[in-house]
Amino acid sequence: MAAAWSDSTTQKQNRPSQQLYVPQFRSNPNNNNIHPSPYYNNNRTHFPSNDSPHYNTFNRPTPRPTRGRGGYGFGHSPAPPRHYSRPEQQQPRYYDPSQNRSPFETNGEKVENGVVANFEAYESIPVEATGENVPPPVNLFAETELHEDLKNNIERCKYVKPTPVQRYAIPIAVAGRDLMACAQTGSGKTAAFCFPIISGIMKERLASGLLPRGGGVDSDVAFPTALILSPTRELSCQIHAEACKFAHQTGVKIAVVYGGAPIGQQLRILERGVDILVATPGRLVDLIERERVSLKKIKYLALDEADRMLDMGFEHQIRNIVQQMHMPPPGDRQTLLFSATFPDNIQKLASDFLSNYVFLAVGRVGSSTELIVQKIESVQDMEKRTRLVDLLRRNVVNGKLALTLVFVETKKGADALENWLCRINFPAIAIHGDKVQMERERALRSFKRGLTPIMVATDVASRGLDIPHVAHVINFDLPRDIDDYVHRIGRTGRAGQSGLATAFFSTKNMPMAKSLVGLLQEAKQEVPAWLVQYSECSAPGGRSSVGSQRSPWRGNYGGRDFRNATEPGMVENYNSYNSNYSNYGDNGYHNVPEQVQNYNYNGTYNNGDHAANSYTDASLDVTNSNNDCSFDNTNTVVAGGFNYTDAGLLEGSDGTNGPCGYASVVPTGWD
Ligand SMILES: Nc1ncnc2c1ncn2[C@@H]1O[C@H](COP(=O)(O)OP(=O)(O)OP(=O)(O)O)[C@@H](O)[C@H]1O
Repeated sequence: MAAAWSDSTTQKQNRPSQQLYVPQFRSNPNNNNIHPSPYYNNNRTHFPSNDSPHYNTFNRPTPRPTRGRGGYGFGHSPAPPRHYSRPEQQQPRYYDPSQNRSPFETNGEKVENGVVANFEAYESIPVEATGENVPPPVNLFAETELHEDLKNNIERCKYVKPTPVQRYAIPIAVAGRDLMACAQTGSGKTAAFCFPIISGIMKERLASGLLPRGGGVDSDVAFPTALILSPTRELSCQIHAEACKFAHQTGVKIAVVYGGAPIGQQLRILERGVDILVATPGRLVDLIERERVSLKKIKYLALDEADRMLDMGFEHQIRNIVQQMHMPPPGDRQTLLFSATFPDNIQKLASDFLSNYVFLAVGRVGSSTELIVQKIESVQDMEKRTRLVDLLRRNVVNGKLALTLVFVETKKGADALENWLCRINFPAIAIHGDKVQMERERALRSFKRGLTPIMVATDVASRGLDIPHVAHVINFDLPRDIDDYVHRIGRTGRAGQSGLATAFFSTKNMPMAKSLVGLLQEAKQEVPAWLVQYSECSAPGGRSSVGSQRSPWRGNYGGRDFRNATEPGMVENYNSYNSNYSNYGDNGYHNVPEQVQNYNYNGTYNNGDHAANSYTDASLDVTNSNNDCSFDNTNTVVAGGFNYTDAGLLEGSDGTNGPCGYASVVPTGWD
């Protein structure tokens, strides 16, 4: 007989506990809110000291001549010897229902490693819920009208209390209302949209007298009742795993489809029927075009990372899916939009998809959690690597390295940094949109398990990923968008745990200075005096959920429903946001030619991850194949007034051309 979840959890708790590492920044004995740490086996590696013969920043290794697709074992030249085990032999962590395991067997790390979600930390955050007749919040899951079987599963997940976003969002969604919800990273948004959908499907089935065995399918076409869209493959897999856990033994069938994975396998799963389809947009469009999925019976639509899904890279495709592919219109379906950031212009766009919706903001829209200690270091570009090593060395205690996520701007940069770190014996692995899906998953798995405790990533890993124990996020290259910064640092300090985020700030990040200062002040972080000085003399930049100028925002409180923009005191901000945004349309660098020159000089800044950004400077090298077009689901870059399509990316990573010649089905970093 299969063990009950609670049993398996108990067994895991009885295992000998692992030695915990306390990062230096959290080693205050009075701090009860400490990250348990990643575990790096001292027997398997050593970390270089300054004296180490391996460590010489002036003697850089030649990067491996792969274009990112090779990864370990596939490159044209042998990878340098590594002193740590590789992830090849590891089992997938994602819950795969076909393997018929208890979900807790794959998602038990939180309990196993002693992490207890500490959502009390979010209790004091002010909440704003606006709209007509907003249903009141609940304090306990028991008070919700969720289906009883689902409540049992919630208990098995050891979710004792709803998080603030869940307290408000669940009653609103259960009442059938459309919702646009904004809450800080790591605060439990996934469950907030999954619970009402799963419960709704269970209740409808009960009411219609159908067997609790779900899955709409008719002559090879799947008719899901719910569609959950997310921007990346990894995030879709994660949402799928979570949803499967919540829907365990309820009869609700959940499937995930995403680019870069063999479509045949996904088709076979769809043939068995599906109630909730989790998808990335590109693969979904492909399946709809092949007439293997129909959206005619959709009753629930959820967009996770909704602002990303509706920004310049995805909007066209999402509109196509939601408005042109037979999905019932707003009012006939329920729409739930969630993110930690929600710029006003995106709220406006999103309102097209909603009907009489409630706007919910837990904390201010786009704010970062105070649980993350944020440090900004002034660096010259040339010294970034040395400074990185200093930070990494500080993350090592008793030979164990804390899980560290290092964000860089480009795919080429990610490969180069991974390669270099490995050469100096820091166990690193890169993840970016040029890697084939298998490599991406392997990298993530290896990182999650602490086998490779440093992951070098582009923005492909910046949103939504819930990786337990990430102790330190390092912005080796700062993003150009403050909202991206918020999401990146949000990979640590999750579920009420503390975390550390360090950013390297060089002169080319000047446009971010103002937004950063505002964000740091709001999150009660130390603000370096030099950064304040920069912010005072820098041009506004760094698009954000409240506009590019963070400093004058409205204190520590206030989500912002753009519909209320005519409120006294809000008009000014709102207008100023719009004008700043139009600057951002030119990537915010329109007025700072020296920034552009810098990028050209360094040869590292191309179209970056924001492939759909409009660059007024046509001299930027948008054809450079090293760019991570991660955000560009259509692979179309607008540069210097003409459209550029990266033909090299039109081929699927499995070697097949996208069906029907649709660029939109091409797997990219975000799909
Ligand atoms: N009520 C709860 N009790 C305990 N743990 C919870 C609860 N709700 C969610 N969690 C856990 O909190 C963690 C963060 O949740 P989740 O990934 O949904 O955050 P998020 O708000 O979607 O973050 P992001 O903005 O980065 O996408 C997960 O590990 C999840 O299992």
